[in-house]
Amino acid sequence: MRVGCPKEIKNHEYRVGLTPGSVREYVAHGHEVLVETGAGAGIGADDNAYRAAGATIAKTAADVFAKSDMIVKVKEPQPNEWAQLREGQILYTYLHLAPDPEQTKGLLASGVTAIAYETVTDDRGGLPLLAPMSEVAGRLSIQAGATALQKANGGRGVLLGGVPGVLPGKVTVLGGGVVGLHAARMAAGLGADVTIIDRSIPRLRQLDDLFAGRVHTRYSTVEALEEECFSADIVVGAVLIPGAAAPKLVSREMLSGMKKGSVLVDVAIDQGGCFETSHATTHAEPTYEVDGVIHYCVANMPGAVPVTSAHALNNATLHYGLQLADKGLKALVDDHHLRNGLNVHKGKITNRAVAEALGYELVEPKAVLAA
Ligand SMILES: NC(=O)C1=CN([C@@H]2O[C@H](COP(=O)(O)OP(=O)(O)OC[C@H]3O[C@@H](n4cnc5c(N)ncnc54)[C@H](O)[C@@H]3O)[C@@H](O)[C@H]2O)C=CC1
Ligand SMILES: CC(=O)C(=O)O
Ligand SMILES: [Mg+2]
Repeated sequence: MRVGCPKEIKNHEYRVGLTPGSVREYVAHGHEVLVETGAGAGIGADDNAYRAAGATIAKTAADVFAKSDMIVKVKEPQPNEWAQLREGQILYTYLHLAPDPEQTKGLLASGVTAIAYETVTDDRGGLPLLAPMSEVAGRLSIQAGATALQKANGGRGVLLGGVPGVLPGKVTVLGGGVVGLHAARMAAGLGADVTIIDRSIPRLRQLDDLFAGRVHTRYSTVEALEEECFSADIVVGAVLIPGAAAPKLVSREMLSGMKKGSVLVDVAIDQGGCFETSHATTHAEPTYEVDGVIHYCVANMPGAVPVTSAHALNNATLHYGLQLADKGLKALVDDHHLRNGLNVHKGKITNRAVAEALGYELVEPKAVLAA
């Protein structure tokens, strides 16, 4: 198969779908790899590094889209990218379709077979291709929140760790999954007073064990949300219902109860966000203010640390990428975890949460692959 990797074009997105190390693996499996010139510049991998790994360098993205059987990317395709996709081609990347009706229409119209990293599953109930970027975004959320909390950046001017004789800042984390765990670790490491809220009691038990009293846990009720958000300096939004639009846990009305200059970091923004007042921002202009509360809502946070992120992402995506290259659609038939990643195929929606969120008919992946 010919596998193509275009340069990412989203605002300040420096990750790349295939590192030179991954290219070597595809080539070793007998595949041709076509990489757009400059695709790896953000991680310090120049065209020669890709040539040395066995890739052919394409002069334009159009060349990559036109000539490849499978496109491996990082971010959801942008409008001029989805216009270049076609039936019979596989797209392997993050999609986040539930909050994005326009992209969904574009992918359906193209006829492409689109596999979303974020809905591929594993035997332990996890999302193995989302997890590494959730680790990065969770850790980054505290750096971003702490920076926004500084007075010159519009924040209330609190140092998260405090100092001897002065209390630390307070961080509330909504959702104790992968993002939440890593946010809590960073916040606790800086000396902040940290509380994680989740609706899964087994998960709260695990977190309580793990942090051994260093982090507080609370079951998710409106009362708990209000108390923990009203007293927080930073609230990290990290809830997820896989594939679906994020539940809005913090309403506009609740903002009036929050401290002026406190910071909301809505990591869940790629699924639409869990604060009513969130809208996606970019690394170029990451924050805005509503009712005195600073909002940070960057939908591609890991793009800010591409050297770490691209390698972590490739570690996770390589296995299934090779299966797809080796077997084509049969890889989806053979493995139900990879099949859970199938969101769109030949103009049909094949993911239940996406179909429900956007009002499309669901066509079961097994049925559509057999057709
Ligand atoms: N903005 C960005 O750059 C990035 C965003 N993300 C996003 O971050 C979000 C979280 O991802 P993960 O931590 O990997 O998900 P996860 O599935 O590991 O954790 C989600 C947690 O939310 C909890 N939850 C769900 N509904 C809840 C509710 N109503 N109240 C309290 N807790 C609730 C679940 O029990 C679970 O523990 C996702 O939307 C993901 O796409 C991930 C990476 C990068
Ligand atoms: C998960 C995701 O959307 C990202 O890493 O940008
Ligand atoms: Mg995202």
